[in-house]
Amino acid sequence: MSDSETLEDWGPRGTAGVAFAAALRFDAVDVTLGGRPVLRNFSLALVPGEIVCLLGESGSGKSTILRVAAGIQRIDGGTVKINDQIVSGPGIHAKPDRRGIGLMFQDFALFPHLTLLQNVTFGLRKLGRTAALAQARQALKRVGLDDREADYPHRLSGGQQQRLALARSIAPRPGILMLDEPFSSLDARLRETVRNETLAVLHETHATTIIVTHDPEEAMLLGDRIALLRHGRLAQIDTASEIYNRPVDLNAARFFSPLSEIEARVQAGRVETPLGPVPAPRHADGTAVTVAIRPIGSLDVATEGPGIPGRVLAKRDAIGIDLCEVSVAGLERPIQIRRRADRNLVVGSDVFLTLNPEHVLVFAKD
Ligand SMILES: Nc1ncnc2c1ncn2[C@@H]1O[C@H](COP(=O)(O)OP(=O)(O)OP(=O)(O)O)[C@@H](O)[C@H]1O
Repeated sequence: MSDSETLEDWGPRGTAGVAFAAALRFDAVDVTLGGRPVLRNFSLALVPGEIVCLLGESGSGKSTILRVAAGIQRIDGGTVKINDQIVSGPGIHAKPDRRGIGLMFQDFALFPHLTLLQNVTFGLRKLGRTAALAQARQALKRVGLDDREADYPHRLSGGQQQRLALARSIAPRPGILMLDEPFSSLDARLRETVRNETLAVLHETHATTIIVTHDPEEAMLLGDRIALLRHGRLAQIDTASEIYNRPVDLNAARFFSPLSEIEARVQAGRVETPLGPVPAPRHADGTAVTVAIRPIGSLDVATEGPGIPGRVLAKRDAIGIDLCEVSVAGLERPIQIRRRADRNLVVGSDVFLTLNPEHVLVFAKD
C-alpha cells in the first residue's frame, strides 16, 4: 500500500465535531512503579482548548502522565482534576470511561478484526446506533476515509492508519485528548502533512490536548506551551520561544539544539572566552559557568577580518546550509556552526568569527 500522502487525502477543513473543552489539572502527583518513583510532585494545569506538548528523555514519565489523566494508571499522591471535579486523589479513582478523555496511542491500537467504521463506532456505543453512525462517519469524512468505511485497518497505509486512529479518538468529541507520539511511526516525508492536518483537526475540535513527543521541533510547532519533563518532574513549562530563548538550565538548552560548551568563570559581570567577552549580569563574580553556544545565530563567520581567527576543519552541505566545524585557539573542541551556504568557505580555509552575545546562553555550574 502506498504511503504517499497529500493534503487532498484529508477531508474538508472545519468539519471535525466540536467538543466542550475541559480544564485539566495535575497537582503534586506522585506515581511509584516497581518500587521506583516515576512521577514526583508533578503539577501541570491546562486551560480549556490548550495544546501542551510533553517533551522529555525516554523514561522521564511522559506516557505515565497520559495514563494517569486517562485513569489507566492509579496515583500514589496528589490529585488530578477535570474541570472542578477530582478524578484521581485520596480514595478517589474515576473509571476511564467516566473521564471524557480521548486517547491515541503510538502504535494506533486499531482493532484488526473490525472495519474502519466499526473501529470508530466502538467508542460511541453509549450514543445509540443512529447517532453513533452519524458521528463516526463525520469523523471518517474529516480525515478523508469515508469511502473506506467497510475496509479493514491492515489494508491501510501507515498514514491512513494514523488518520483512522485520529478519527477514532475525536469521534466521541472528548473534551480532552491525549496523543502519545502520534507521528513517530510515520516516515519523514509524510510527517509534515499529517502533523499540520492533525493540528488543524485539533483546533477544530477545541479539545484540550496533551501530545507526547520526543522531537523538540515537533513540540515547538504543535504546542501552545511545551512542558519539559525530567525524571518524573516538571523541569520547565513555557511557550516555544520562551523555552528556546530562556531554557531553565543547561540540560533544557541541550534538548533544543546541539551546543558548543565553554567552561569559564564570571569576572566583573562578564565571561572572557576565546571567542570574546560574554555578558553575565545575573551571575556573581567568581561563579563557575558554562557558556553555551548554539550552532545557529551565535556566531557570524567571514572570510576576512576583523574577528577571532579560526580554521574550517570540516564542512557538510545540507541543501543550502553549511554545517561547519571551526577550530579556534584556546578552545578544546571545534565549534559547530550552521549557516547559509557559502562556496568560499572550504575545509582548511581561515575564517574570522564574531560572537553575537545576545544569542549566547550562560548557566551557573551545579
Ligand atoms: N508497570 C511498570 N512497572 C515498573 N516500571 C514501569 C512500569 N511502567 C513504566 N515504568 C517505568 O517508568 C518510567 C517512565 O515510563 P514512561 O513510559 O512514562 O516514560 P516515557 O517518558 O513515556 O518513555 P518513552 O519516551 O520511552 O516512551 C520508565 O523508567 C519505565 O521503565
